[in-house]
Amino acid sequence: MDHCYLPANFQETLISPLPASGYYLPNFITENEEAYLLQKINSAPLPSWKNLSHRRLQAHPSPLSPSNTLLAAPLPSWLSVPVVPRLLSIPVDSKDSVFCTSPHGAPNHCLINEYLPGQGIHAHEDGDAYHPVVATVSLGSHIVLDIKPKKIDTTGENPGKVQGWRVLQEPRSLLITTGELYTDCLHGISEMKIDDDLGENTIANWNLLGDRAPFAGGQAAREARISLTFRDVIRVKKLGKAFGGLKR
Ligand SMILES: O=C(O)CCC(=O)C(=O)O
Ligand SMILES: [Fe+2]
Repeated sequence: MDHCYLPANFQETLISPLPASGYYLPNFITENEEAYLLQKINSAPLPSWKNLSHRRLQAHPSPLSPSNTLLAAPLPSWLSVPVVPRLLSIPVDSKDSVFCTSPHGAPNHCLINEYLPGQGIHAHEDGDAYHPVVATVSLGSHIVLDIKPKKIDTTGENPGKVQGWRVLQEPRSLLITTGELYTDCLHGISEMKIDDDLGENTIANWNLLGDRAPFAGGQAAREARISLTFRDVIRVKKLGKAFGGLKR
């Protein structure tokens, strides 16, 4: 079976335990599309990858400049065609799409991260270079994203205790983080080879998973996982302008 599932309204995919504005959609791309994307990514020449200590990444169409500016260029079509039109076709509340209020109305940038089992990314926020929406498509393996608020709550029943959430991302799923989840929370991936303590009470999107069976025993060994993180970079410069204009 090779099909993708699109909801009539994104509200159906809201991860309700999160502090608003996290959406999870399993089977967003098909197995054929996943295989095609993995083949394209894995056959990229080695210099396309930037090696970091605990993962490696590709930036498309190019890395941002030190002033967080993107040189205007389209996303490569092998990357945008299976994802972007579908992403923009899902209505969110009464709006057309989750990118409809972003400066360019669509993602113009994609960071591709690769994590081998045992690799992860420290807790961080994505910052103000981007409009506050990230659309992440997972390929190859599940992973657990850890989310926690930036500010520690000093009131309530357990003052000082940080309440966090775990989001299980299945291969071929889509995760959207926006709103408070983007602006007020940190996200990271722990450096584990096996995710454990998986279940209804510990995974915020448990009820939205496409197939709980692989995780029903509470544990799942990670394999190589690739994430496609689509965003709208706010500052874009045309090449002509960057070089003071090329017209004579
Ligand atoms: O791989 C992921 O799902 C998260 C990546 C991430 O947080 C980032 O690229 O900023
Ligand atoms: Fe991030």
